[in-house]
Amino acid sequence: MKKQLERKEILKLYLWTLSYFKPVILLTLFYILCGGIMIWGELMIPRRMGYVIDNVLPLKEMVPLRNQILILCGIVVLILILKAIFYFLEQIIANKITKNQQTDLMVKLQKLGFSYYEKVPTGQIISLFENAVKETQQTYTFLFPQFIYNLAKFVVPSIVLIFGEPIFFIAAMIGNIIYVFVNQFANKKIHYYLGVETKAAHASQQSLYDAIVAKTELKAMGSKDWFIEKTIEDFNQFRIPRMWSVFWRHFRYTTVGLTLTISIFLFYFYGLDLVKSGELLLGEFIGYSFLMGLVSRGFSVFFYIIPAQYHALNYAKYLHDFLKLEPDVREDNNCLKVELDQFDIEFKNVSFAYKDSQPIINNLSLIIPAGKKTAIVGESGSGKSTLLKLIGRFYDVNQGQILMGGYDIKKLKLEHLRQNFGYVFQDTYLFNMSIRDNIKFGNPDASDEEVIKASKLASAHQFIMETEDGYDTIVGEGGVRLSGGQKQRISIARMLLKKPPIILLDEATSALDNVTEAAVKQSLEKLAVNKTVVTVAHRLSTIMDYDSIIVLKAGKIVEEGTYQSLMDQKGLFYQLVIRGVNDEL
Ligand SMILES: Nc1ncnc2c1ncn2[C@@H]1O[C@H](COP(=O)(O)OP(=O)(O)OP(=O)(O)O)[C@@H](O)[C@H]1O
Repeated sequence: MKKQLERKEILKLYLWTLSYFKPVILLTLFYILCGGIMIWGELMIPRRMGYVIDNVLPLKEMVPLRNQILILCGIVVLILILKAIFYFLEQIIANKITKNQQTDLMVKLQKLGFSYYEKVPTGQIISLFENAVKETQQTYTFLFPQFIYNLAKFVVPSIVLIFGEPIFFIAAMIGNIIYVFVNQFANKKIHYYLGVETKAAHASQQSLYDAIVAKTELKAMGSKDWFIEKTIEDFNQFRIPRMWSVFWRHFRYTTVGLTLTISIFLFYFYGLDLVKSGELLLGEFIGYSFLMGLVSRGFSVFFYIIPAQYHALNYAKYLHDFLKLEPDVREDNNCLKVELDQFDIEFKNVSFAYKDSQPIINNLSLIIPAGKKTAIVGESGSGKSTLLKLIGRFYDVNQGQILMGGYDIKKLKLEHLRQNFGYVFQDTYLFNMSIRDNIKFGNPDASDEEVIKASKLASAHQFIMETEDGYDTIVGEGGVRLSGGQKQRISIARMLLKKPPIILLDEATSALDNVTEAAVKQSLEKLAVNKTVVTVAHRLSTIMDYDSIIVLKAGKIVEEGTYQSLMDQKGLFYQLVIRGVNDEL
């Protein structure tokens, strides 16, 4: 039962893998045509040679012999030209398919919600793009074309042998059948070790990723040696099964030679007897010997191609499963294609919990008016950042509704919804590109002048000009060459360049010193006129002039008002302010 199910899965996966040929079907058909003519040519050569030996040579005349040699040379040249076209087409098809597959993966990667990245380690995602695509690619560059090519190269001469001299076919098949048994045994071993190898490859890749990403922690904690040992152990887990899978593949390869010898021996034993008794002409015998070679070798090639295909399918499964993942946050099929012109935000009895966790937001109702500045404050873990993420639909609410400009955000096209936001997070990721490109990411059409203007407003221009190449300075992976405060200012410039009607700031200035923070705040204030601003703030002195302050506790609003009114209440907000002042002292 289990085996049956596995087979079904293999077939399904194989068909899925082959479905990538669809967009390049015309090229593929041309490719198959070239292959077909090549095989026809390869089969013509032995037949023609047999004809020359039996019918032309005995004439002892130069002209017919020369004509035959010219025909043979013509066939060989045709095969060579077709071979060049064949391999060129193979590369074009494979490249196009790989490009399509990588595009599908990238699109899916973008569509998947935060919850996917929280669940799946980054190393595993990188491995998917690296290993899984590369190994699956083998199907297009080599395995499938070779399978079809060799199938034709086996079936056509087999038919000629069966109808011409069936005993020769039986001789070829005896060697092949012995090979099947030996191969089956070797294959079981290979499948087993390949399965272990695939899993171990992912684990070792993850270890390598951890070693690179956590380099600071490893050095700081003095656990470098422990980690090296662990990583080497992970790599060994990969190496040993790989060694065994290679051994069994070589073992199988050796048995090809052995079984081929058995078939050839039987062929000569019986064939030479036929020639001696005059039942077979020498030329025919030589022609058959070519076909024998094709039937014997052609057959064994499958036993190389099939396990290699199985190996590639192991990886294709990762791609298939990944591409079939459903994002948590999905666009409604009948979503409204409206461009918003009202930017008030309303939470209506919203409840939310991260997967497998306690409720974080509890039946919360709130109106954030358009064009006003609203701050969200509360103790650590009270759900402030979560609230911002819900506004941007990074997660979907479990209960209730979030409305924007009167529309349920679930009903809006994601692109239309998110184009209205400018986010600045506490942790900013910068791409390993120039500072200019990192800022332009907010609005790729912006001019250099606009980039500089946004940088000046974000108090970033001065430090950018002090870097080695100014706006062309490459910031390193994640922006490692910049300080936390510098990264934050670039992120603010990026957001300012986008000129969104809604600005969401999640402790956006937490890494700045007081003077820079005041300058950035001033710029933001100038720009934020008539914009909806929602700020998660820890430094409560920065939100004194806000229109409204929401105080959260365990995902519920416990206080709401202006800075002064909340201070007068002497409730939780008041305590937070006093605690904050004490902490700063
Ligand atoms: N992706 C996640 N998966 C599971 N739980 C999460 C996730 N993100 C946050 N949480 C949990 O949700 C709760 C609220 O987190 P959130 O980041 O919204 O709080 P916060 O008020 O912004 O905290 P802080 O002030 O410390 O930034 C916390 O208990 C946190 O552990």
